[in-house]
Amino acid sequence: MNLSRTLLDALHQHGAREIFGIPGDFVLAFFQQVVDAGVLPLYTLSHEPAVGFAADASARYHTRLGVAAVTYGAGALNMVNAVASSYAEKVPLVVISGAPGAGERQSGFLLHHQARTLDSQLAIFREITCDQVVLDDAARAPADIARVLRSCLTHSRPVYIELPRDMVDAPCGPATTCAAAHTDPDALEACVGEVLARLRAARAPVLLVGVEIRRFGIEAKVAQLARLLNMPVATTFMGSGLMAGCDASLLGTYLGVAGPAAITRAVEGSDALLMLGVIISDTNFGVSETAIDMRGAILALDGEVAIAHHVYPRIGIEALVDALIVRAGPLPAEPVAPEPAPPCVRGLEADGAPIGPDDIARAVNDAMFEHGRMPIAADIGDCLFTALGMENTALLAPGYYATMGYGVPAGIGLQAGGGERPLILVGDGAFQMTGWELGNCQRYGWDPIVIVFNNCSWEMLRAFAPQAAFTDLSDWHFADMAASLGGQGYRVQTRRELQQALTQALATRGKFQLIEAMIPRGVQSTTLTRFVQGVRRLQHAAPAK
Ligand SMILES: Cc1ncc(Cc2csc(CCOP(=O)(O)OP(=O)(O)O)c2C)c(N)n1
Ligand SMILES: [Mg+2]
Repeated sequence: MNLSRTLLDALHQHGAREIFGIPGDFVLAFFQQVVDAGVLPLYTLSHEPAVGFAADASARYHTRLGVAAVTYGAGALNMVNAVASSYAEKVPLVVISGAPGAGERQSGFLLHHQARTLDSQLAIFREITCDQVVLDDAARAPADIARVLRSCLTHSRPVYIELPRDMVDAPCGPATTCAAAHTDPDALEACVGEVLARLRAARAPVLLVGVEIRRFGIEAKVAQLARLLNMPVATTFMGSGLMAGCDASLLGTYLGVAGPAAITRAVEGSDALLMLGVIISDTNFGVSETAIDMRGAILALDGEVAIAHHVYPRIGIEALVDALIVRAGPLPAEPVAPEPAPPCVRGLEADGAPIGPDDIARAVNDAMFEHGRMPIAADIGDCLFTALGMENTALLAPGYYATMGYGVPAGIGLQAGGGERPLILVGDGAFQMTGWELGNCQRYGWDPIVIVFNNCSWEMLRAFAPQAAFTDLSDWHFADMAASLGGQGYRVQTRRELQQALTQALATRGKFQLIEAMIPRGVQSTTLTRFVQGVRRLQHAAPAK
């Protein structure tokens, strides 16, 4: 048994099921160990940001560890933005970076790929991971690996493992595991008692759910709790797509002034808002019509439960939900049951009219109604706002950290990890960043359907700065390039052509399908328009500094 095998066995024991990566000389020997061991399949991509996004997406979708393996310096530092996104969005991503061996560290040379010092990379990754280890001692390695992987799962945040290349084949003991943190039963009992008392005394209790209920695999349990309490449920912007397929009275996605008024009234008017796994971010609450009354709010996040102005520490969200389920019963309050969110609009007018983002939502909803739901990976741009008008299905998107470049690698990561065929939504600007990763599909047989919102513009920025001519982009004719990348391309100008291309793409398996939807510059989705109006309104309403 060597250290690489110990690490691979530990990754598998903790739930990882694949590795995404790009090799370099500092990690070549480890990549060979991965291939020889056959414990986890290795998928190589073309640019390290995509490696991080793909591993992130597999972790989100499959609710398990995602693994990204890269070389030291140029590789790992190329992936910083993707790892920062995983940190912000609470994704259990394991970063494995090759590194110089002990001998070369003493060589007296500045080593290639070195930034300031040989430890600069570790220092940088300390800022965007919740735990770190340098595997330079084989005797400690099994315990160190177990500690770091346990941290990754407990906190649902990235961790950093630096693997010096002279340690890859070092004799090493078998992988071990660390026990999960213990929850104090008395503290849990007290916390549950207070939560239920507040919900029972409330006039309008509402359940708002966020990303942690996915990260800890408790969506079905939360749906069960909502039924037991007879509470209406809304998702946050980041949590859109959560509880898809669960049996719960889902109001829809809370978007403040940018979303359906009934949901906004229910969430902002609640005197007992139970927030499970909700990140208190500007994208989730930045467009609130009225400030949410936090004195009545209950927030379970990051391993603690905050109630009004006091906190119960070390109470994991799953332990809380399990204990609530045991003691929950129908609440006395008549749940505020606003009219449910408007159903996702279907019925595309398949005519000769030009295409707008809302037409793409209709076309997708029609397709999902006919062919069944598909998981969606969305990039940042109007495509994400458009996705909010689509069927409630699994939606992967960095809605809070909001980095571009996520969509295509995320769809690849979702399918590589064993997911169904994904639908990828991406703008032309974001496609210019990482869309070329589609060229890797042919090697592995991945066949996502990709809709490129080609408005020849950084339109989301134009929405906030209409006079900014620098948001103009040229027309790259992406569909023409699909075949050379191993896929099939369709360039569509009208709603009829869009529907025909989507029908054809759905019927074609075995290679990626790229639908380049030409959207007139300046035409935005209803949701983005409302979001921008809401932000502007709130900015004007905000008291002058
Ligand atoms: C890595 C990174 N760099 C810049 C930016 C800033 C930005 C946010 S939205 C946007 C324009 C997106 O254009 P695209 O054509 O993809 O989509 P659409 O708006 O529908 O036309 C930019 C440049 C972000 N978020 N991430
Ligand atoms: Mg664009």
